[in-house]
Amino acid sequence: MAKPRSAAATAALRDGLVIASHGRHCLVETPEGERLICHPRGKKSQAVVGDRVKWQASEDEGTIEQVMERHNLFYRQDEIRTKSFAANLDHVLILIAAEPEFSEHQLARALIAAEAQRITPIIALNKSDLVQPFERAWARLAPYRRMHHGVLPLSLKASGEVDHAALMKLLAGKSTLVLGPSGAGKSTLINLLVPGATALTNEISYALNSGKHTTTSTTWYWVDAERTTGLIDSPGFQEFGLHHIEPMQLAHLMPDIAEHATQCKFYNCSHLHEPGCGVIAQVESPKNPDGAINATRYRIYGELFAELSQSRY
Ligand SMILES: Nc1nc2c(ncn2[C@@H]2O[C@H](COP(=O)(O)OP(=O)(O)OP(=O)(O)O)[C@@H](O)[C@H]2O)c(=O)[nH]1
Ligand SMILES: [Zn+2]
Repeated sequence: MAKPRSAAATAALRDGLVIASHGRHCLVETPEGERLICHPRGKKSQAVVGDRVKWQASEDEGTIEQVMERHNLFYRQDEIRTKSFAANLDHVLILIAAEPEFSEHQLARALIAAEAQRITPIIALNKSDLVQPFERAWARLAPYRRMHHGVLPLSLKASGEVDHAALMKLLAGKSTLVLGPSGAGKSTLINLLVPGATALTNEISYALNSGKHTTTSTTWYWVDAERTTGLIDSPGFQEFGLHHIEPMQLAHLMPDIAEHATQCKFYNCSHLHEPGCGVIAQVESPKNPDGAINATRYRIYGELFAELSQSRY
């Protein structure tokens, strides 16, 4: 339990932004741009990157007294644990590449998790210089190009300057979490927008781990000196548990399916077998070549529905 604070102590609370975390302690940045390590006072003040907090000085470190209300919290959850990526996001940028081949399941899961928290997802496909693999990946992304804000083609290594401009157009003034499978070019992207990011990460990780070099899980970077554009680097795209989502909620979180779920005969239609289902009627197949819903997307829906139903009991 948090101890009751006296009026004088409450007055001494200062504002901060959590820019990195390791275990239970985090690195907090003050409005003046100073950074210090803070510890949570109790379970309730456990903060994640992107949190706005009230903290109080204690010698050279600080104590987080309060986590301000979050607009959103992007997280994944499996049967055992919940893992928070970051809070108060405007965008989740999912970076995949022509090579290595991306998993559509992983992509679909990350998009659903973003949608569930009403965070705008942006998909970027890197390595357009690898012409044939890129064409194949671009074709696989057809259903995703029609959703959300489309797919942004990138060639981070070959045309950094052009990509820099295209990315900044989308990200300026916003807070964006960058996610992607290993090898897609996440480090390349972050270093393009935040020169020296790698060195900065090492510094932060060193500070947070009392002098030991281990990787910090999630890190916030400022893209501009004015500190208006935030970029958050986080690992953990591989295992994207959606345990926190109700199976019956799933269709609403997949825009291409949601669009046709309004046409179903039954209000509680699962879109798996019901007669008069507006979704099933639109699934593309040899018999229904004009169907608006991509067959792979519908298969992913069915598989996720089964997974989420099973894990509940
Ligand atoms: N052909 C090509 N290669 C690229 C491009 N962008 C990045 N790469 C290469 O792809 C590889 C992976 O890039 P990274 O930025 O290290 O990828 P990452 O996603 O951070 O990967 P991890 O460190 O494994 O998480 C590197 O060898 C890059 O040089 C691109 O636009 N085209
Ligand atoms: Zn239906």
